[in-house]
Amino acid sequence: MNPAGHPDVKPYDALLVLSFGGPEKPDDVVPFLENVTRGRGIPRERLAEVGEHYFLFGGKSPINDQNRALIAELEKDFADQGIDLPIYFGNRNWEPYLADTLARMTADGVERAAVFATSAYSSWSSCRQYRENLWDAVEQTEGAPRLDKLRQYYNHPGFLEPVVDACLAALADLPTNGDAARLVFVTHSIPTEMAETSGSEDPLGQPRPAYVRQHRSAADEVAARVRAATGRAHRHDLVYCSRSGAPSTPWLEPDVNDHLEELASDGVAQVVLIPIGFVSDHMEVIYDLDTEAMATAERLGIQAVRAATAGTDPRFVAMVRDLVLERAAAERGASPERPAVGSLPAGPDICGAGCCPNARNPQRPALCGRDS
Ligand SMILES: CC1=C(CCC(=O)O)c2cc3nc(cc4[nH]c(cc5[nH]c(cc1n2)c(C)c5CCC(=O)O)c(CCC(=O)O)c4C)C(CCC(=O)O)=C3C
Ligand SMILES: [Fe+2]
Repeated sequence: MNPAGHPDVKPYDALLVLSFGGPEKPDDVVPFLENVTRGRGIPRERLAEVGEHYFLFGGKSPINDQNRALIAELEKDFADQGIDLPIYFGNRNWEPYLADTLARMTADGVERAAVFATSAYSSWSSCRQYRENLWDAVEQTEGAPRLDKLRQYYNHPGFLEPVVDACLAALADLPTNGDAARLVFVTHSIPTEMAETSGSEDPLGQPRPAYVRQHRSAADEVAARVRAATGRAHRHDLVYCSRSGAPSTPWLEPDVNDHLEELASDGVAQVVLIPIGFVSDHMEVIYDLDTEAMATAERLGIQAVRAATAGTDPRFVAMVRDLVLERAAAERGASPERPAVGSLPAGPDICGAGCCPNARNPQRPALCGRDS
């Protein structure tokens, strides 16, 4: 508490919400895809295909609106809690671009900001790439504020509790309350090499291979809580969506569609799809799951329901606030509680040395690491 009796956010004077970004209209789609895949060696056919996913939804991703909605809820929450902290929004791949936002924060006199990224897990794609972009933005902004990226939150109760309730709601939408349903947890596939090198060998970092380990911990915890609530032991699996890259490069498998085939041949008739790797219903969720995987399930005669993502659930909003307060306390030299559920402890505030390396450009600097 500060002298006014409000939660103490010192040393921070702003919060930056950092996200992926997405196109807002059809003309944005191609330049957005170029931003995302620059230098990444993604085959042209894959890009054309992903472009079609966006055009199917009018050339607009819902991700920016979802982030603006989260920020609006956070602003209300901060006001209710007496927290006086402006919130800024910056994206890696689309407007508002991170660099422009950082320039605005600098002009507004922000000196030190906490950074909440809308990506909960460790890997180059889901963490270090964000940190590289933070480095670049700070490099090109004279007098930029100091930025502290908040810890990974895949095992924070504020992220997982909404997912548990979403699973229970999805089960209730199935005939016979989904008593025979398989819980299919889905996340973004990444190249197996990226998965194996996620995390670091630094004892103060996240142990390797962090990406799959963290997802398993989250999925197991949600499944255990669903079991406690229903009194039924649903079997559960962790599978992948949105595979990209060259066909010759191995990526994490099984793909959700192949897995549904497998389940159908085993006689599974009910499935709950749980997008455990994502925090809002963006394109991977509304296309890869709601459109493609749902069509696969229907063709196979499987009754499938998709569980909601954390989105703007009040517990998720409160989690962001708690992560800011936790980190602020730690930066003031206190030892705050670090809530974490499941088999893994709360992650470190600062990424381990050599964490989640960039395979194509190992020397590329990144902010907010022990080796930064
Ligand atoms: C781990 C992970 C997350 C989760 C963590 C996080 O949230 O960050 C994520 C999220 C997202 N990915 C998104 C979109 C895209 N990702 C692509 C490509 C890729 N993603 C990768 C990984 C991830 N991606 C990888 C290894 C590639 C291959 C290229 C490379 O090696 O870098 C491509 C290019 C086309 C293609 O290759 O499929 C697009 C368009 C959107 C926006 C959605 C919207 O618009 O609503 C979001 C939230
Ligand atoms: Fe992606």
